[in-house]
Formats: sequence, C-alpha cells, structure tokens
Amino acid sequence: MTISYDLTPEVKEFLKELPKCEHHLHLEGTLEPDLLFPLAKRNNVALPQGFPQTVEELNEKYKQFDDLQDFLNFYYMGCQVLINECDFYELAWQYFLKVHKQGLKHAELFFDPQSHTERGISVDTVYNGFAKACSKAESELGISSKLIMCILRDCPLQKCQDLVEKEAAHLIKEGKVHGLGLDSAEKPFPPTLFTNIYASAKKLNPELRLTAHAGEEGDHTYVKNSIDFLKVERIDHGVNSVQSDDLLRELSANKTMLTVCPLSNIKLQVFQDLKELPLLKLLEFGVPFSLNSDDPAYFGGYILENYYAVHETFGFDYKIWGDIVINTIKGSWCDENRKTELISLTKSIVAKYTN
Ligand SMILES: Nc1ncnc2[nH]cnc12
Ligand SMILES: [Zn+2]
Repeated sequence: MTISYDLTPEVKEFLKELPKCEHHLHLEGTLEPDLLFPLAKRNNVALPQGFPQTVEELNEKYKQFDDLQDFLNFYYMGCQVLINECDFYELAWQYFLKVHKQGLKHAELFFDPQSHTERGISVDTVYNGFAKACSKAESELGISSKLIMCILRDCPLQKCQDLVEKEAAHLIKEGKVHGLGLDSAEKPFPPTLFTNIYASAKKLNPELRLTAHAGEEGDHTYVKNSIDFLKVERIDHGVNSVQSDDLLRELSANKTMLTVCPLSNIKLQVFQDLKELPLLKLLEFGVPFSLNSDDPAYFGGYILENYYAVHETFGFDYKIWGDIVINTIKGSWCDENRKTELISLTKSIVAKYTN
C-alpha cells in the first residue's frame, strides 16, 4: 500500500539523506501481510474466524481503523503467526532492510513479550530472534539499535509484575533490554496502576531507561502521571499534552521527548487531518519531539513516509528539519560518540542543501 506524496524530488532526497533515528516502533507492528500469510502456513497457525484470507483483503482492512482497540485486535491476531526464534529474527531483519533504504541510522525498538508468552513462547525465544537481527543490522547495515521491552497494560497486573520480576528479570539485570515501556489499550489502564512494577524494574537495573505510551487516547493527565509516578524520561505519543500549557512548559524545561507518530494518529483517528498534529505548538513551547512510524505495516508508511507526510502538511524549511533531526538525535538513547557522529552528518546535509 503506497501513498504518493506531493513533494519535489529535491525535498524527497533531502528527507531521505537526513540521518534519522526512530524511537517509537513496535517490531510486531512491522508484520506485513505478505509475511503474515507465509508464516501462518509455515507454522501451521489457523488464523481466527473472520480474519481476512488474502493479502489484498487484509490491506483493505488496514486502510482505516475505528480506533486504537480496533487496530490492537488485528495486531494481536497477527502476532499469533510468530512462533520460532527465526520468525522474530526474520520480522526484524525485514524491517531493518526496509529502513536502511530510507536513511535510518539508529532505532529504539519496542517488543511485546506478553503477546507471545500467553501462547507458550518463552521471552528468550522472542528476545534472541530480535537481538540477532539487531546485531546483524549494526554490522552489515550500520544501523545501531536498542530494544525496549513493553508491558501490555491490558494484561492482568500480576502477569505484568511476573514479566518484569521473573520471566524477563535476567534481560533487565544484564542490560539486554535497554528500556522499559508500556503500551496497548490506554484509557482504561492509567499509568498509576504500574507504579510499583516500574519501581521494581528500575531496582533490578538502575541503568534501565523508562518510557510509556501516554496521551494518545488518554488525556494530558496520563502524560503527567506517567512522569510523576512511573518516573519516565520520555513519553510515547504524548500529543494530548497540548491540552495543558503547564504540562508543555514542564516538558520543555525537563527536555522530555515526545515520540510522535503522524501516520498512526491518522489511521487510529486520533486526528482527522495531519494539520491537527500539534507540531507547531510543540515547537513554540520548545518541547522536544521525534517523528516515528509506530506500526508501519498497519499504518501505511515507514519512517521516511512519516517525514514525507509531515513535510507535505507543514512545509518546514531545511533548517527547521535540521533542528528536528538534531533534537531527535540528542533525545536518543545511544552513546555520546554516536550522537556526535549523527549530529555532524545532519549539519553537513543541511549545509549541502542550503548553500
Ligand atoms: N499505537 C499504539 N498504542 C498503544 N499500543 C500499541 N501497540 C502497538 N501500537 C500501539
Ligand atoms: Zn506505539
């Protein structure tokens, strides 16, 4: 499903060349219909009753979701075809191959163990497959990456606690997962429910980075409470932060990054039009944000299409794009040398297009 963007070839080339970092990408959300059906066959998985039968029918369904829950229903059905370590590896590797062609240099990648452990698959099977693809992407494609393990907020709390304190405790302690996140249905499961679990994860490894989905369908208090109770340093989506100027000032003062997902917000009807995406207000208040693809197989675009869509709507000049990309690099969880390298690359690309 390719959407065409009304941009000049020069702008397209500029956006492609920018050294992009992605902070909000669910690896399970990269499961394209043309991988889903072969995996179902290979693993002998019967898709649920009523599930589309062909790539074309599935693509038709993906044209629009009613809301977050409508999408999540399909997302979790899709997860069922992932069984063996090689499936997780193949999924992530296909993602890296696609975004390598789009100028992605650094990726911070979510994965959802509970969508697999519920089906009897071990956390290690999932982790090992994804980690292998990450190592290969670094050595063969020059893409650095970090894995962020997410808690599914609509699973029973005890199971969320067991994931962190038992099943995946070794991955946290050994620093194999770099960060902890919180995703899935937002509104009925406010962040305060997870205060103790976040605290025990941080106790297992004080270096663990913390983030959470908030302010996608929940209001601005979900963002504020994620910061105050979960002690997160980043917010995934966070677009409803614009409901409170006080919160925007706080985000700006603390340099708390919002990982904004433009095409996702349209497909899940958070906004009806990209013009409503509050990037200008975030820029006005000095709130750092990055642009991301969330679940690209479902939302009609990877990282570069998200950059295209934002350019088509807001028409930022090259200098503003340079600032957005540099802020994204600064808010990344990679080491300082990598940041310096990517910032200097950004500056040279902006200079090439503005001189
Ligand atoms: N956009 C999103 N919001 C919440 N949970 C998710 N899981 C995958 N994508 C998600
Ligand atoms: Zn997400």
